[in-house]
Amino acid sequence: MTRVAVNGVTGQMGGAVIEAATDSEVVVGFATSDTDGVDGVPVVHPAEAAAALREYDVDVVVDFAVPEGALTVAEACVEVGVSIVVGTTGFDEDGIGRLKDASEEVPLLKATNFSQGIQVLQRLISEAVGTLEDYDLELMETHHNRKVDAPSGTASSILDVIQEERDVEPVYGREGHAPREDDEIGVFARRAGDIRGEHELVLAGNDEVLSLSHRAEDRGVFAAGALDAAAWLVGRDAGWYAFGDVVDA
Ligand SMILES: NC(=O)c1ccc[n+]([C@@H]2O[C@H](COP(=O)([O-])OP(=O)(O)OC[C@H]3O[C@@H](n4cnc5c(N)ncnc54)[C@H](O)[C@@H]3O)[C@@H](O)[C@H]2O)c1
Ligand SMILES: O=C(O)C1=N[C@H](C(=O)O)CCC1
Repeated sequence: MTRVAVNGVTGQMGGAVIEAATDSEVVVGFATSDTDGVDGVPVVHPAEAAAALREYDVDVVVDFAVPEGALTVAEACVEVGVSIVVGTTGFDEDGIGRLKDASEEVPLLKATNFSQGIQVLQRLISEAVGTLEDYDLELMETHHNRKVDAPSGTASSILDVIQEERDVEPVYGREGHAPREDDEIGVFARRAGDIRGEHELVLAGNDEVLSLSHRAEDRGVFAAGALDAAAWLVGRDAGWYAFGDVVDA
């Protein structure tokens, strides 16, 4: 059974991973919270992650924390030689670079969204944007009112997919006198309630509108995908991997 450490274990996603871990065993968690355990899982401060990875004989870390916390634990994974699945979003370019450096030493799989539906949505978006070349594009994401980064990592990944097909200039909201330029894509982030995650791309032109959307109904979908990725990653060569590699396996 795969031995898993969860980074961000006291958070919303940490709890979802613990709940979803039926074919894996969560043996330890990392968090800055002032607690020594959650749901029977011992909690260790990230500064002590390397020692804990050794003590609990961890095979792989599943990370859903904050960027700086993910980087701290990734460095511990490099020190000990442990694989890591990175689900945290909101990294800056420097942070991505540090993760790339870690992936030269250990297997690292990063995904902004571990739902299979978003993987398919991104492939549909690539086809639609490549085909409907002159249609206006507008992107909206909606998440719970505790989300601290915007737009969502998923929305940023969708923008990356679109940029592969068309050179677009993101406009993050509009106000005042704001006529739409042809190469724009409006990007809007809504925060409300406990909405788990909704993404919609609108393609409008030629007297028609195409809407491609996805809605996550439970954090368990992300937790299950991350655990599948973790089991798939263990034992592979050091490198940078994507969730699409798991979905297509
Ligand atoms: N990739 C995906 O499929 C996916 C899905 C859901 C959420 N997320 C991302 O996961 C992250 C966490 O989301 P959440 O809703 O669980 O947030 P949360 O705020 O509920 O939990 C964050 C956790 O990180 C911990 N933490 C804070 N600082 C830390 C540090 N320095 N080191 C280690 N842990 C630290 C907190 O104690 C808490 O346990 C966010 O970046 C979110 O965007 C990704
Ligand atoms: O709940 C969150 O926070 C989520 N974050 C990821 C993102 O930023 O895209 C995935 C969806 C849920």
